[in-house]
Amino acid sequence: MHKNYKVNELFQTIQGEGFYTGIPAIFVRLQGCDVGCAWCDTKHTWEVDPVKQTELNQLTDRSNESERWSGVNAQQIIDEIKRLGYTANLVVITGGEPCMYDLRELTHLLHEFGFHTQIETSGTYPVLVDSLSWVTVSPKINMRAKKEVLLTALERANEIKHPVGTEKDIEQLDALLRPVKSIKEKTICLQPISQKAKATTLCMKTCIERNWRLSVQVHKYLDID
Ligand SMILES: C[S@@+](CC[C@H](N)C(=O)[O-])C[C@H]1O[C@@H](n2cnc3c(N)ncnc32)[C@H](O)[C@@H]1O
Ligand SMILES: Nc1nc2[nH]cc(C(=O)O)c2c(=O)[nH]1
Ligand code: SF4
Ligand SMILES: [Mg+2]
Repeated sequence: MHKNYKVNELFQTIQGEGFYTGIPAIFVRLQGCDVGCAWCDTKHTWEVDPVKQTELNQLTDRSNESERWSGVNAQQIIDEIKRLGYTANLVVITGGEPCMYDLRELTHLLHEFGFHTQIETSGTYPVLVDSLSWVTVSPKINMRAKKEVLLTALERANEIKHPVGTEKDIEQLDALLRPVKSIKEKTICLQPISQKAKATTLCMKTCIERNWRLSVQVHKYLDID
């Protein structure tokens, strides 16, 4: 198998966001993102610096965020999960932007080993995943993203989780959702950008009006990974 995935970190925690909030989860964070959200909370994953390459077993010490990454294949990720003795049933593949990678091999293998998988993606790249994966699209309106790519990702999404700072973000979401045919089948979450009271109040108010779901990044309140 090719060493086709660049892993930034591998850790076990509680899913703090969206539909699976509260569920034990193993996080596979992949290195690389060129979307450039100003408020991104994982900026250390943006660059793939060849000098920062390391071994996979060096990435599980989470004392501080780092730009280090390890090039591995799907089987090596499973082997490392087993070596670490992780017990969670859900594997969340995030980043960086995980859909810069073809995730079919990794998600397929994880399913063969009995895991459930969730992908956290911006919708900026084609979503190449196993049909059983739960796909969470957190849409980013970006010059680089082709409209059809984002629309296809939104149709595939099981969940749409929108980061919200101001009213404008809600208006932008409404415009994005308008052409999505399968919208009634999806969970829609509003996620305040950080823990600012203003953003959280706006999200709560809009969720109540629309019967959407609030996602407050529980791990940040608990100060856990
Ligand atoms: C770090 S991103 C990685 C996955 C992918 N690049 C994406 O944007 O969906 C994971 C999730 O965190 C959200 N996020 C990033 N920074 C945030 C912040 N400061 N406040 C709230 N949500 C944030 C993103 O919108 C996304 O839903
Ligand atoms: N606990 C926890 N839950 C999360 N849900 C999505 C995360 C992410 O960074 O993609 C994340 C994360 O970094 N930690
Ligand atoms: S797409 Fe995701 S990882 Fe990339 S900058 Fe935006 S929030 Fe951060
Ligand atoms: Mg995070």
